[in-house]
Amino acid sequence: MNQLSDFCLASSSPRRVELLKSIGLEFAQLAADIDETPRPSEPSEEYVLRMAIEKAQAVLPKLEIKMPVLAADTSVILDGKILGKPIGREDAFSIWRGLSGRNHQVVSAVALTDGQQLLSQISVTKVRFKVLTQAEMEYYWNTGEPADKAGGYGIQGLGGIFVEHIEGSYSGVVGLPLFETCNLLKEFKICQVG
Ligand SMILES: Cc1cn([C@H]2C[C@H](O)[C@@H](COP(=O)(O)OP(=O)(O)OP(=O)(O)O)O2)c(=O)[nH]c1=O
Repeated sequence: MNQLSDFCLASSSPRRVELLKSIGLEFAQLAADIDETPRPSEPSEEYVLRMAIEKAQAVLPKLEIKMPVLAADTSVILDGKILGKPIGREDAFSIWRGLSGRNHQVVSAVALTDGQQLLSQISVTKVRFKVLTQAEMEYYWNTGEPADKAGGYGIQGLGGIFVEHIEGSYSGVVGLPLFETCNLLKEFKICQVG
């Protein structure tokens, strides 16, 4: 644990680490291990927000050196249904058949807490996919890229060629909406930009 860090990122996601580093922030990192099962009929935005908050709250008591904890969660939402990471090949293909040629939403939430104050924000981005062919799905699955990503794709990688259009936050789709994240960090006087 870095004593000079201003905050801790409660995440195992290399994408979140890269995005935070890209805006020049230094931070410690400790992954959160929580139950990510949605509650019955839980609205998608409530679920994503709850996940981000629970990740931050789970890591806070585990820190040897006390500092604020930042966490995030990202889900792909199609027709109100929460799509997480594919559990295998068949699941990925079924997700992609649903996304093919249509709009879906990517909901990302960020939460920041020091145990006394808890701040959170949500980012919703509309994404339109091209019509996917069976050959594209086969090829994409075999790259290994889809496995650990919500909705089974990475806009920042090969999955980007399936994306016709987005309306919202690119960083939010990748997993950490930078505008909202910086807003929270500014409240804690951590992000001094702007
Ligand atoms: C839609 C999309 C998701 N993703 C990734 C971001 C997240 O890492 C992942 C969604 O899963 P999350 O459960 O939000 O995060 P995680 O398990 O990867 O990491 P942690 O909980 O430890 O912070 O999907 C992309 O990388 N690109 C994309 O285009």
